[in-house]
Amino acid sequence: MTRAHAPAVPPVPFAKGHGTGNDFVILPDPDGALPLTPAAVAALCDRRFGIGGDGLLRVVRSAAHPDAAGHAAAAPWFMDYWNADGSHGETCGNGVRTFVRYLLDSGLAGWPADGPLPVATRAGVVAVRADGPDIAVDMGRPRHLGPAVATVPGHTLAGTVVDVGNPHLVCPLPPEVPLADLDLRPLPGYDPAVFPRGANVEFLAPAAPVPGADVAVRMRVYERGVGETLSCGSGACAVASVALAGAGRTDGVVAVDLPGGRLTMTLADGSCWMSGPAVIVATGTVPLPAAPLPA
Ligand SMILES: N[C@H](CCC[C@H](N)C(=O)O)C(=O)O
Repeated sequence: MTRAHAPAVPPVPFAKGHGTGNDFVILPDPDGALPLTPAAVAALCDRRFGIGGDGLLRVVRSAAHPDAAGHAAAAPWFMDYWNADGSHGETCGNGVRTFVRYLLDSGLAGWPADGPLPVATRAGVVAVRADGPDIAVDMGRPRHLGPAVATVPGHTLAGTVVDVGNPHLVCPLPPEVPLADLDLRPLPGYDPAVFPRGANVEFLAPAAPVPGADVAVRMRVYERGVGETLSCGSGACAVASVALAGAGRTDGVVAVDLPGGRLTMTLADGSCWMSGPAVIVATGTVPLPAAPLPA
């Protein structure tokens, strides 16, 4: 059976970048003119038939996008974030750092002389600043919303519902459950009544002490709309807040080791500054897929 294949849109510029191995297709589209659809995003993020990525960042002026027009005065640029499955996420911590790295490298923006660079997201405007060779984002203090349970093959694990602008379920592992042993291939189970919009599910365990950090943890994550990723910035914020609570603290510095690298969280005064690397690895042009994914 032949599948209807509409003609592809002429090639458009793209970049590929990542933050601690959480990787993104970046589409510059200042005027919001590209006909992005969930199917096109999924095709671009497909690791065999497309460029490949955990998500897609459209680089669009806030004034040119209905989801960010209200932020135009506060933040000229909107990170239009899409998960690899074509769904939207309200925010993306690694994505914001990668987005800003692209703005800087492409000359679309520079560091303001008088303070942080504001970036609009669907979860609101975040402040971004340079941190040596890295980039730091204030994701806002994660909000703990009560207990919940996650199930993965062979384990039922208690956790905490955490709002970072997007939804998280953070499960500290009991000592007898090694982080490396968790099977995160299937979507972890959780109560859909608690997470009507789905959830990013994180699992954490203690790590060896890190100089300069009050708490050090290791984590893995199953991301909503993606699957297991090497890193999740908003998830690391959620994990850091739960790890501090477990140490009887609300503020402090938390070193979070993820499979893709380390993120350093500083929670204080209602902020959660997440600091880490952001790299642009390639640029090019790509036809916007108008055809559905291959069967
Ligand atoms: N999958 C997430 C969005 C991306 C989060 C993650 N990549 C990050 O760095 O925060 C969600 O649907 O809420």
